[in-house]
Amino acid sequence: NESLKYGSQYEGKRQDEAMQKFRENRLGQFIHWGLYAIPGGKWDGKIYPGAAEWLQSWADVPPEEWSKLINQWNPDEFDAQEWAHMAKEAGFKYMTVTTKHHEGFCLWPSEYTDFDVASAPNKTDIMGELIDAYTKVGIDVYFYYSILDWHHPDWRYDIKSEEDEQAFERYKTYVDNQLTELVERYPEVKGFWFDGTWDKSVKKNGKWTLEIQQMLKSLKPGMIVNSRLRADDHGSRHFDSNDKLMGDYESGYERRLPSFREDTIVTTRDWEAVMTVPENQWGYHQDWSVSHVKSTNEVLEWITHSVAMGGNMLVNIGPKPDGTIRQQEKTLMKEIEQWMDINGEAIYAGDYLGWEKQDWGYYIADQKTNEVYALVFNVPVTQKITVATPEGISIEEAHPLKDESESLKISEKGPNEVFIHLPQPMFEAPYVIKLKVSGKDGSKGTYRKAKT
Ligand SMILES: COc1ccc([C@@H]2N[C@@H](C)[C@@H](O)[C@H]2O)cc1
Repeated sequence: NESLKYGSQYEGKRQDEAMQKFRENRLGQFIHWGLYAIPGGKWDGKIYPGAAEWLQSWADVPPEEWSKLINQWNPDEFDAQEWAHMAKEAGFKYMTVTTKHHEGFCLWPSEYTDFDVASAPNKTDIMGELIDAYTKVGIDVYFYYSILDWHHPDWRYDIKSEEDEQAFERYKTYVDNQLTELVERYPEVKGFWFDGTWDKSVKKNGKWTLEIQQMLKSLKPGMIVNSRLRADDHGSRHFDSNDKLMGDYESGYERRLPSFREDTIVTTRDWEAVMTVPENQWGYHQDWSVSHVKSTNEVLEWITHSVAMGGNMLVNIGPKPDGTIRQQEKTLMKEIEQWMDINGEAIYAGDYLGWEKQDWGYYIADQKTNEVYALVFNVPVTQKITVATPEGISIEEAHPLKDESESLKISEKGPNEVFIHLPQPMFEAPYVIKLKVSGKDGSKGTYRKAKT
């Protein structure tokens, strides 16, 4: 281990109350909102299938042209209480919202720029309305903030000249000022979700990323900061050059999940996955037919998988430019609510159990009560799930959460193995599907992976 000045600040999981609350929340709502919602993935009459909040990049729109969208920012249907109520009913315990995405538009009246809501036709302080409404219903609020900024003249992708150096110094001051402003204006904020930190300019400023972390914690003790903010002395990100996690939790799982086979290391630290409902749309896109849209059961499996590996999950919505939520997202939140009303006790404060992973689904252990839950997603044709317990541990009873007065039959399978019999037949026999495979190795190529 080499000694680092700007590397990891501590090892293991933070045990203070604020972090314990983050860990118990488990299920959160991600909100991506900004000027990009106005074009909604369409520019000059052309639909771009890529992520809608990146349209400025896909359609190669010059910043000064993109900035004119500010004149159309008029979310006159926006109702923070309605959003907060829907989120509360759905069972989200925390919420993370974009204060400023890569486009640079600020959803609060900032003293440090006029590229903000204060300079738009509708001057509503979106951050203020949201943090008040969500805090009032007991949902913790976190702020997403993009360090990368396509609008600000002093942003640099790399530092290659004295001019770059001076510009980036100004940019660092701009960011420090805005972050201070956000905490001072909205003191209930619980933490920051930084994005847009993969470029060389940030990697060469590991010291600054540590200073941001320290500044936020001095402004508000207990503040929580994600690993994606951080670069160390040598530009190593998320994990320092000694492979130690930086920040308070790992935030590398964007539209992907750790594997139970290869990645159980994640169970030794705090981490959070973030997920889109379409394959890759964070901001509002007017045409969701451009990709697969996850069903509610797929979203519930993402949530379960994350908690079963000791992590949190943020499920994203991309509100419309008028401030309303699209029907598919309202339906999804309603269906999550219906499932969480019955099964939320298995998710909240849930954690990794460590028993042998079974194909039928996931185990979750409650961090506080030590109750054990089996969450079945893949019903075996045998109609029985196998539970293999560690030496000396046996299963006494099995009660479905949707009716705990019911007892499921348990039968011996072998040493430290039982069958739990499932109530209704799903498949009577193995269900065989014939596949026709194309391409040299049969792969169709993968969607862009996110830079994290
Ligand atoms: C291609 O690499 C990226 C990098 C960042 C993103 C942003 N991170 C997500 C949380 C969204 O904000 C997305 O725009 C997406 C793709």
